[in-house]
Amino acid sequence: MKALRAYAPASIGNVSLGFDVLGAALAPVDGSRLGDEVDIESADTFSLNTVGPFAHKLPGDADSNIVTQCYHYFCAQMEKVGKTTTPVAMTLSKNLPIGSGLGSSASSIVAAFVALNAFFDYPFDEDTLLTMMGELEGQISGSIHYDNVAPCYVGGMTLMTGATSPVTLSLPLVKDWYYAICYSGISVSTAAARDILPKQVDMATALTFGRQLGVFVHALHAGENELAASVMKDVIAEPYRKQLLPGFDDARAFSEQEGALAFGISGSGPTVFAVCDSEEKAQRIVAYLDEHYIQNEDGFSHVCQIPEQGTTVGPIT
Ligand SMILES: Nc1ncnc2c1ncn2[C@@H]1O[C@H](COP(=O)(O)OP(=O)(O)OP(=O)(O)O)[C@@H](O)[C@H]1O
Ligand SMILES: N[C@@H](CCO)C(=O)O
Repeated sequence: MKALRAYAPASIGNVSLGFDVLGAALAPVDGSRLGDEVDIESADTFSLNTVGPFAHKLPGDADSNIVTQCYHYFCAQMEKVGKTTTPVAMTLSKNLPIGSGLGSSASSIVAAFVALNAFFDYPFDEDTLLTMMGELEGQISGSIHYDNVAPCYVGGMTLMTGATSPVTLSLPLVKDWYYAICYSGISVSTAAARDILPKQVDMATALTFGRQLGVFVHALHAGENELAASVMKDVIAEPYRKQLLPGFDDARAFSEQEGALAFGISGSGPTVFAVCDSEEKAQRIVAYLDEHYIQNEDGFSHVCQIPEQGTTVGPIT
């Protein structure tokens, strides 16, 4: 009997300078996995089982789980293109904390769609699947944004186009950048963290946002890493969201003092990240964040790099 497992990595939404349009996948340098997994196999009726360290924080009923909603949405899209589906049993290993800023719902959504697409012999191409992923992410967070689902699915650092094809572009990676990431342990709802943002931005902010993004993309393509890091500043969300994050200003001050190239909120927080040009600097910042930024026993930190590969799927061995 066919049984498959999909693994979908955590991700940084926004990467400070690209609100809703820039994202990056994450892989701990110690080789550990940081992301949700979805197993799928044939069954007589649909079922979803949830396991893993954060399963107890999920909604109690399987119908409210985004993975169940992905299954129903996938079946409806299959029907639209004249293809049939069969019932499946799915198991979600919920390894990412909910409301963490690590793209937790995106990780479940991407793993679910990649598992379903592989199980039913790849009926949908990358852009179609990404559009479906964005739709489901929008249902959960109140607005469609691809900056978690895209890097989670395709890997690397991705820039959203606003078009249906291609949905996303991959940017060059800086091989010697290390990301010190720390989840504080508290939960911040993405929808709530979007609600506190102003609905309009002023002209000066719009010009800074556009200039930073243009310079960043140029600098990555030109291999001018210092220039790229110099514009990693959030003028859209951080000024409003940092009040939700105890210890944020101190964490930034320490990271800058240790020589971090940039520091910011991952997605809608509370996870923060510091970009460093050596693994040693990132380890020193992680040690500080472990002691001072983590608020409770759910918190954790890692030194990560951005992996070229996103979600993987294969037989369960
Ligand atoms: N498999 C799932 N994974 C995560 N959240 C889920 C899942 N299924 C249902 N939910 C619900 O979706 C909502 C997700 O909220 P939100 O978008 O704030 O979190 P998130 O995606 O975990 O955040 P982040 O992107 O910051 O990690 C929560 O209400 C949660 O209970
Ligand atoms: N771009 C989204 C990411 C949420 O994880 C936001 O900042 O609201």
